Amino acid sequence: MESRLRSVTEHVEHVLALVEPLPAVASDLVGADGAVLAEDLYARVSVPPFESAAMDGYAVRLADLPADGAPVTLRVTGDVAAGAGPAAREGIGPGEAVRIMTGAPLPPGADAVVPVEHTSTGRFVAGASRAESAVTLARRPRAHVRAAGEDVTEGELLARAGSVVTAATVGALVASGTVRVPVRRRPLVAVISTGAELVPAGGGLGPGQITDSNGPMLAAAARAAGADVVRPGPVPDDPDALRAALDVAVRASGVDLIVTAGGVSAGAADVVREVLAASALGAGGVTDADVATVAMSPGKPQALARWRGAPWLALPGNPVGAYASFELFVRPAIDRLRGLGGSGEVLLSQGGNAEPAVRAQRYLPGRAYLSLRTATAWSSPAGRLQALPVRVVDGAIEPAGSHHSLAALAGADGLALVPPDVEKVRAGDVVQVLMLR
Ligand SMILES: Nc1nc2c(c(=O)[nH]1)N[C@H]1C(S)=C(S)[C@@H](COP(=O)(O)OP(=O)(O)OC[C@H]3O[C@@H](n4cnc5c(N)ncnc54)[C@H](O)[C@@H]3O)O[C@H]1N2
Ligand code: MOO
Repeated sequence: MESRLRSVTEHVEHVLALVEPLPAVASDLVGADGAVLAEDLYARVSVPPFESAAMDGYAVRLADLPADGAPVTLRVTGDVAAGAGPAAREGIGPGEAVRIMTGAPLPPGADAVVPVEHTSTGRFVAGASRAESAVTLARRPRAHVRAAGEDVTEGELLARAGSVVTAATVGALVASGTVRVPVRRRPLVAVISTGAELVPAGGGLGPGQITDSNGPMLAAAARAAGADVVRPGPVPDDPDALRAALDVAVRASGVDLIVTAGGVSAGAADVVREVLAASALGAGGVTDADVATVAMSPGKPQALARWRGAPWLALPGNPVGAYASFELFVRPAIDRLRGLGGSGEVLLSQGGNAEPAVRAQRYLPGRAYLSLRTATAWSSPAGRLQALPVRVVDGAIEPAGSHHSLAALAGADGLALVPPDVEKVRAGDVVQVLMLR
């Protein structure tokens, strides 16, 4: 008889309790995109630092322009390009105008810019210097002047601790004077496949052998989630070989997280179970071993532990189960190591069996969860959260194939997450979908 199943939410809680955010390191902001900030960051200086022209045209004194919009002819006394220093900013007096380019500092005395296309000049010729000595123009509804600090104000909060440095964050922070940023170190994850039947990719297959697809698949998933990866393995169903691979991961590579796939269920050769069980007898480097039957499908057999202190998530070997386990358990662990409040929080807020299938749309670091309508009906195992590969067709979802099919997963746009208390998904129901692309 099967004992009580652990809910997915509860297992995520155990996973999150196993890992801590990595220490912060100082990094050059240029090139820090993708990293997670360890502190709130504020603008050091205002952008623009000075009052400037928002249009190519003429800097003028509003007092010189009739309020009724009648045209007036002004003397053109100078030329201010973007980047102009103080010498080019003598200022303008009554009846004067200065040719000015977008982004150039407004000359003292000027308080408006009239775009060139609304003046007698009509247009400026690129590369040509000032030809006109007078210009006729009229008051415009807008002043086209950017105030100092209009874009970014000194002291303004630009990015929060726990957020990913994006291209836009880099832009705002660089513009406002930041050079180095405190970010979390990128996690290093070991991915170890187990199974006597496994041959590394590209190797010839003998009778009963298959290619290790979980190793490369989970490594790719870990990299996409923001980690670096080492792969000591695959290892055969031999506890000493697994222990040796775990030692390579922890002692030689110093990994922050170990992920194994396979060997975790009830088979006679299930090597992960064997290593975890030996620890109960006081042998080896395992602590905090926690073998669980989780209420999900696929991906029911799971285990957590530490190997010489390093957190270890043991996933089942079935490839779709391994992948679903990655999204539901490994990604939250990597997010936490990276310092993100992350995908785990959604699952925690899912609240177990009582939650309805309909959920608000939300976006999370790395993955979007969408509530989508189903185009077809399917069944889901009682008492288990179903993670079913689905395609999105015309805004509605349909199964991409069997829940155990790697081909279905490869063609899927997302994993539909059907709550444990739903046994029949009907056409037209709304289901939460973890989007994969
Ligand atoms: N008596 C029971 N048998 C099984 C149970 C159970 O509760 N009682 N659970 C089943 C479920 S559900 C799953 S999932 C699997 C998980 O078993 P393991 O984690 O021990 O995985 P393996 O036995 O090592 O492999 C399962 C399956 O996946 C293939 N596999 C394994 N690793 C890879 C890899 N790296 N690349 C590609 N394919 C891999 C393997 O060949 C097997 O076909 O246990 C059920 N059994
Ligand atoms: O938990 Mo398993 O992945 O259903 O076959």
